[in-house]
Amino acid sequence: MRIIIVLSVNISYHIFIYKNKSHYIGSQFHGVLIISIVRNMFSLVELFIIVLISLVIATLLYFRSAHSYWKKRNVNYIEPTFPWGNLENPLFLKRGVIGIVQDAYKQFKSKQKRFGGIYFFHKPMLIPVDLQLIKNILTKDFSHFVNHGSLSDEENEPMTANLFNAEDDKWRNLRTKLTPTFTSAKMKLMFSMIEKCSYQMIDHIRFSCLQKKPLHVKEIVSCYTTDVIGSCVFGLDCNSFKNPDAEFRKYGKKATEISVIGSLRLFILFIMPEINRILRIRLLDKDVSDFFTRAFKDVLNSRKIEDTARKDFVQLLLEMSPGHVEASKSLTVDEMVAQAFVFFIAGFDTSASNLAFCLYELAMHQTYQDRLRQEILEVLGRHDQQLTYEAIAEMKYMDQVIDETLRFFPPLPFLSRKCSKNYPIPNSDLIVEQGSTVVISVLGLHMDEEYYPNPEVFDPDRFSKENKAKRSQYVHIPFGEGPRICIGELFVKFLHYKCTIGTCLLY
Ligand code: HEM
Repeated sequence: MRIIIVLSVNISYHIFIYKNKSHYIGSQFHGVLIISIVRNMFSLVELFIIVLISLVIATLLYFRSAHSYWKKRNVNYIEPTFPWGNLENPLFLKRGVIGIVQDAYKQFKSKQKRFGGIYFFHKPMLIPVDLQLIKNILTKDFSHFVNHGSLSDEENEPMTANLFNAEDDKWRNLRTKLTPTFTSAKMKLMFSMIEKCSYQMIDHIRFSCLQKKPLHVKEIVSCYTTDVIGSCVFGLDCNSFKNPDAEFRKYGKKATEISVIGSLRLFILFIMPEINRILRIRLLDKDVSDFFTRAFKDVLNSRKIEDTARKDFVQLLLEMSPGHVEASKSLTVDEMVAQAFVFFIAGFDTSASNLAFCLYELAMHQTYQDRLRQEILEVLGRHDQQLTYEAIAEMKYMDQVIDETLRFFPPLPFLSRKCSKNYPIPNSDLIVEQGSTVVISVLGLHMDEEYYPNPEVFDPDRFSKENKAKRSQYVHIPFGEGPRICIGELFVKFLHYKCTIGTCLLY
């Protein structure tokens, strides 16, 4: 941005010089510029046109230079256009960012490149294709790629000071503090809460069936997921089926919907992150962050007064408040609210849409559905017909169905990493520069014929023990990989999904 302004002022300066037929030297520039304006008595319209033309020329020159980044470094790239780069004009959008990143992955792979370059507007993005390189970025050389490259401003919006956005040491500290919250022992304690939500869902499905009402599966699993996360994270009994207009459901929807204004905010932040210091653009609507802050603080306060047997995330976070644990391991109330909010946001839409896809695929493939039901019945036969934590642990085919759904419909179809210190790519001349962004196409890997023959076919057998052993774990990364892997993976995959699919198929 600074360059654009300087360039446009410079161009204006040269236009003035040209009009005056004068020759001024740089040190006199500002004074001369003002004197020239006054002397020549430009009309405001003339001045406006000059500045506008200068700005357009400066912007064009800037983009031209920015769009030569990959060419200069001799990296294979996809030809960008002004001003979108390799994105598409949002008015005629045919493919979203996800498709663009996946197509780039495919294109570089078909040319047998280890990596390639694209542009989001003026910003260069590196797309790694080579599996070893992807592994290095996510795990081995993680110290170069610790951060997601957040657009948030914590001072302006404390709610965004969460684990996903946190960077460097702040992230390390937070991750160390929060990891014990997601152990299998802690997950086991949440089982009954999820089970209760799933029975509420079944009651709703039964009731609708009796009334011969059509069922909107996505809406049902969204209500159910709101209840699960509301219960496990915020300690609330939402029952969105009985109260579809409840505030929690309303604000949950609002927080995950991308409005036109929201897209515009993201666009401005992405193009000019520096501008946020002046404009203080919010990532979240104020009413949404106010609601979640109030909801969490209310529960926190009531928990401080009455003892509870619930071992939900609120309770686990509360046990990390100053006084309960040593200072280095404790969280402030604002930090707790921010984490609870990210658990909600990260878990809500991702799992709701993915669960809906899973049920859809089971409905479309009767044989897989029958096989899964058979497994559930056999396992329950060994567990007194009870869908217990231990019972779901034995459901291996269920794992295969879930893994294939996550391959087919990864809720986060690409991962991004911001390079925090120069990284020379082994066996190449390219140095990934500090501050630049790497985008890993999860969908590209999941749909890569080399790893998954006939990738467009839904087939849980790809995840049988034998088939899994033939592939690298880095070709199935719906939850990311390495130290920054999704902290909620166990919660979602083991508890939430298995419980839901189990109940849906049983009753
Ligand atoms: C199907 C459901 C979910 C999927 C597919 C998913 C996927 C992901 C992915 C791909 C990442 C980024 C990983 C990376 O950069 O390498 C991530 C991060 C994260 N996820 Fe999930 N997630 C899901 C559900 C959840 C749930 C239920 C929670 C919380 C209870 C959660 C909490 C987080 C957090 C806090 C992060 C940031 C971790 C960090 O930066 O250290 N996610 N998730």
